[in-house]
Amino acid sequence: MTVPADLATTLAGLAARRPLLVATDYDGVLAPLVDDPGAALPSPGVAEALARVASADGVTVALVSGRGLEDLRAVSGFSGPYRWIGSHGAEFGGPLTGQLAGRRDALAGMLAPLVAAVPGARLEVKPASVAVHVRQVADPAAAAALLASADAAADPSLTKKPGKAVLELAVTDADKGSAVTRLRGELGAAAVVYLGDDRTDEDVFATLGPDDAGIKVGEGETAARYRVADPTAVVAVFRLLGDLLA
Ligand SMILES: O=P(O)(O)OC[C@H]1O[C@H](O[C@H]2O[C@H](CO)[C@@H](O)[C@H](O)[C@H]2O)[C@H](O)[C@@H](O)[C@@H]1O
Repeated sequence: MTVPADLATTLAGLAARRPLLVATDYDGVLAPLVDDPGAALPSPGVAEALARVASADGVTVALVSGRGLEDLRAVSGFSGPYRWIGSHGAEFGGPLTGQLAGRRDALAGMLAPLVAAVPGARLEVKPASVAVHVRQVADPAAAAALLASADAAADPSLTKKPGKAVLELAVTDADKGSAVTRLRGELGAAAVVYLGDDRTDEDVFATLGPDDAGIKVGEGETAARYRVADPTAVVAVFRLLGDLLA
């Protein structure tokens, strides 16, 4: 698997910049999408490739996920010296400690009967949001109807985050773009590399400037300047970056 030539050239230039922030989404990028969110294991070789990038002087690797932080740590099994950002940015400096639990649980209680009525649908309760998953709903019309009814049931104070076979309703207005901008500022980063595959990652791509590299993984409209096919190609990107930084 090779990295597209234009992206390889850009990464070669970025490898000389310091401080350098290399930030990445998890599901669909570091781990292939699967039916069960609890079974989304990292692609073979990606943990090693990421750790090598993070070992370079002046380089910070950040994991920026819609998952709750504890879930992200558990499912990835990663233990490198990373910055961990969960819940689409609501968990920036560490895990949330239950302060949003009341509103979130009320939301989960409201959505539970809608989800229970659709075979294959799944409700995921996260630190700052509730996600309605339809990946395993066999009937596409039933899946679309469930997502529409969850959307309609959401009051205006909630933040809607549509994703891949999922609609998430969040009790904060955090987004990945603001989180990466905050981290860039903290680090004084000269440049940012960001990889993402989903609609919530577009919030990050929209913040990137000409000296940064946004890399969309997979198909779909995007504001990212570069694109790679899938999580296997992502491993090649991190291996190349590790070589360039060595
Ligand atoms: O920001 P990410 O790290 O990409 O997390 C986004 C959501 O990922 C998970 O759901 C997605 O992946 C699942 C496992 O492959 C898949 O079954 C589901 O259809 C996808 O939407 C996770 O469950 C969510 O909490 C994350 O927000």
